[in-house]
Amino acid sequence: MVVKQIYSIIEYEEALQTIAAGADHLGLVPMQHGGVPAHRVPLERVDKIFAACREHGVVAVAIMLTNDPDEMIELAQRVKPDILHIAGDGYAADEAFAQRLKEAVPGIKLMQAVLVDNATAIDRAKQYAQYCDFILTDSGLAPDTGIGASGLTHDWSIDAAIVRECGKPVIMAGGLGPDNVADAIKQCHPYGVDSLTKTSIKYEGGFMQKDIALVKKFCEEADRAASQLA
Ligand SMILES: O=C(O)c1ccccc1NCC(=O)[C@H](O)[C@H](O)COP(=O)(O)O
Repeated sequence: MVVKQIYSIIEYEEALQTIAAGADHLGLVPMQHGGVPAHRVPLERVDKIFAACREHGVVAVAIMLTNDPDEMIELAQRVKPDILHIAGDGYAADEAFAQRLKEAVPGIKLMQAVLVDNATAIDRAKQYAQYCDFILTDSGLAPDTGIGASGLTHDWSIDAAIVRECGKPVIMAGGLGPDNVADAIKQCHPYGVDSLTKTSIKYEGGFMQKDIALVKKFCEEADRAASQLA
């Protein structure tokens, strides 16, 4: 079994279709100071999408692209995701933040993005794994928009080492799509795989929507690879 995490959900109908296509985790950007403006979701719509996740047994993930920990805690209290994903360009979770978050929102899990730029990512992942529940390995770091959403792959031998050594569930991201997700799973044995760019249709101005046929293919390819491993 491998978890399929799909970003970046913007519309309610799109959320329902992505769930029906096989996603296990739905990720979105709640309205905040950070991230691609066109991807930010108004909080009332986040409530509706997360309620649909709960109804269908899908894990609701909220990404934090702000660099302000107070704003992250406030947003977590407001939208109550199952997982808070931190990926800003200037702030990473530390032990004190993890403790504060869990006191503020009991039961919430914390996921820290690790920029896989070179082998030092392994030590960073091991450090975060001491107090985070999930590690997300990703590519691309942009000012203001944070780690990820680049559509680029990176050196998967580093992800494989992180999976082996960090001791926490690892979700692989960065340029994954129906064409390469099976290879990623076979090479790295992650807990989960994530896709944004290669399962979306992108429009001018940063707008995008999920390509549901590609989401379905991504989930099928991931499941097939995981069942072959099992
Ligand atoms: O979801 C977003 O809009 C977003 C914006 C900026 C940085 C990260 C973002 N999402 C986080 C994710 O986990 C992506 O799914 C992940 O980076 C994979 O992206 P891609 O390489 O485009 O598949």
